[in-house]
Amino acid sequence: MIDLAARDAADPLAHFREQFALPAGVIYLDGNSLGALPKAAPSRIAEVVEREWGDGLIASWNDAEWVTAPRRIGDKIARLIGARSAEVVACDSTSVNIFKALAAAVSLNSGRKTVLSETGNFPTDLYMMQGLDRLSGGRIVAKAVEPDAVIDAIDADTAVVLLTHVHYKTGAMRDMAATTAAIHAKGALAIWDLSHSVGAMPLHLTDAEADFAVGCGYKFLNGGPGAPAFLFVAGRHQADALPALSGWFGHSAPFAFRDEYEAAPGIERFLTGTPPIIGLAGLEVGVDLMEQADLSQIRAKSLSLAEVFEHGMEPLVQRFGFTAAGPGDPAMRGSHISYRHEHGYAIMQALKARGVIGDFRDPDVMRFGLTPLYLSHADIARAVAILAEVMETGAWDRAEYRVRAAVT
Ligand SMILES: Cc1ncc(COP(=O)(O)O)c(C=O)c1O
Ligand SMILES: Nc1c(O)cccc1C(=O)C[C@H](N)C(=O)O
Repeated sequence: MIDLAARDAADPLAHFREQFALPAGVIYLDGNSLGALPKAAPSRIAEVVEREWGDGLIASWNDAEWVTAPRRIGDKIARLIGARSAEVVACDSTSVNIFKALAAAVSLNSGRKTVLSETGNFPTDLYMMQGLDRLSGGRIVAKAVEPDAVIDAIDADTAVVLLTHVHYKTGAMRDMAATTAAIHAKGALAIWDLSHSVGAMPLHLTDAEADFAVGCGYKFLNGGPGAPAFLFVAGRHQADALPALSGWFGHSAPFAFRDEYEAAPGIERFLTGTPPIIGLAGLEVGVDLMEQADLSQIRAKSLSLAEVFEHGMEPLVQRFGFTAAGPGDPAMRGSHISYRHEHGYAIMQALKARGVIGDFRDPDVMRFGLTPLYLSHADIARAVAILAEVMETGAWDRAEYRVRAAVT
């Protein structure tokens, strides 16, 4: 028996729960898709809108330090991912940043033409590779192989390998340092998609000698729906990596308004257009909150929550036909836990109707995000108890729970 009360009483992160506005009666297990609302966000966003925009008008680009926000927030994110100052900017979407990183990496490794990833990666990663392939008229070739075959598939033509650190469906986590070393040993560069890792565990990009990385602002960073993403470019590459999306905010002197593009000297060259200030304000609240937490404690609690979840699932797995979708060893997973079930979609709708919010990924994966800042061990045990009840009563088996929503 796991002593839930003892674990919650000893939880050094328990006080963070108070910093989030979560609806009563909800157990929110989808923070790996859209993080919860920090209580400080509405007033900060209102301040940006009413005072900085309303009163300050255009002067706020200087006076309220809007113009430096991508770099300022980037530096804070750098501390969360084990990178250095001036290696990260908060900007654009993860999808756009993937494109920027791919194009820059290929230009750095220009004797080679393949961009390689794994089948089943998050679709936007693969789609961005395919778009670059089309745009280049085949000069750059997008290729995806089975996850276990990636390293073997790197050959003398492979310019860059794009991998997701924690898999969005299964939660499977790659060894960043060992994988980067293997990629480098074969002469390719490594881009890491940290969307499901940042804010969920300590990360060490510098130590791992990663070349590029991207990640979402709206998942474990709690930056709000559509929050700007981030882009990491290792300092050693910045001078030689020319941005393909050479927008004016990445110019060395944007307000000189010259006809000719000249890239800014550092990480700022990876900015494109005008920063979305309201979105960045929400992101900064989430990042500031995350900076107050110890990432080792976050990881330890995530593993502890996963243990409670798996322990609760043990009697349900065989009886109701669930199978674990991710690695059996929790150390090899990120901060969500997934199970396959042929009626997974309907079961998830039944859970949502009872206040347990997870999500579903085709064809049969039920995902449960374990966010250490606002979940307790008791929450997890309660969620599994509700799942048990839904299965025992057959309450999931209703026509309305089979109707697919636009966003699952
Ligand atoms: C691994 C991964 N990469 C990228 C994205 C997408 O990024 P965006 O839609 O913000 O561009 C997501 C989630 O949507 C994701 O899970
Ligand atoms: N970005 C999302 C959205 O706009 C709507 C719904 C979900 C998302 C997601 O982030 C999905 C997420 N990346 C996933 O892992 O499935």
